[in-house]
Amino acid sequence: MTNKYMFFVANWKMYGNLSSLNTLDKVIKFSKSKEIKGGRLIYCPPNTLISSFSKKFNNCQIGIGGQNCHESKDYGAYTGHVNSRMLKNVGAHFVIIGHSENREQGESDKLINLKIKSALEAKLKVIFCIGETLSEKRKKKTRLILSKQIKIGLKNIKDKSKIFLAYEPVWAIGSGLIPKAQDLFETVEFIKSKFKDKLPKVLYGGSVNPQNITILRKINNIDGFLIGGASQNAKKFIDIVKKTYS
Ligand SMILES: O=C(CO)COP(=O)(O)O
Repeated sequence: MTNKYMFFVANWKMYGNLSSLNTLDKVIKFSKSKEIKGGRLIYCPPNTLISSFSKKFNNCQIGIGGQNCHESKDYGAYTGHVNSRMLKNVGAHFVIIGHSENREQGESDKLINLKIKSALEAKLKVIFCIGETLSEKRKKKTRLILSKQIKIGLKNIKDKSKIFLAYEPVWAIGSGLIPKAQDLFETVEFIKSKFKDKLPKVLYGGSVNPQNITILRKINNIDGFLIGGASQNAKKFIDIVKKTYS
């Protein structure tokens, strides 16, 4: 049994609408109970819901984040985009940057670096996603890819204390697959070894669910989970937290 302080980040991706707010009552109740132990919950809904989530979570310890942001810290003529200041303004304290679903749309390590810098300037905490594809894994390039993503993504960022790493192997996202426990432990060690001064928090993401959490929770260098599909279901999300601590 652990009482470790762990982060449980719900990434709702492009799901949810105003009626989803009702599903949060259970989670709010849970967040105020003793059952939450050392768990810290953070919701990253689509931008359209950040403000409503923020109001709903007014009286509880649940954090809120965006799922991406534009790299410009200034306002500007960027149709369809939202910057980190705007996220902060509607109640976000976190932002996910570098998710593979955005990297697949052409987001480069360099662009991710600019986004992280602008988010830190806006005083948001960053959940910085890294991870290899299946073909990179097969070619045994995982470490090479992670090193490159970390090196370029965090270039010229001195204070990394507000950055969480989220290791999300692309092949594990939405596939029902998770890495072998030993491999995952070693990869998380490898990621932490890239940081000299203070070790970052490293979350794992990719098909986390109430079943496989009983395996994942035993990997003791992981500091939390970034949860997609299962996080949209309040019962499953709560179950994941409870089982982490059981
Ligand atoms: O991409 C993810 C979280 O950012 C993981 O998604 P799933 O949990 O649906 O595999």
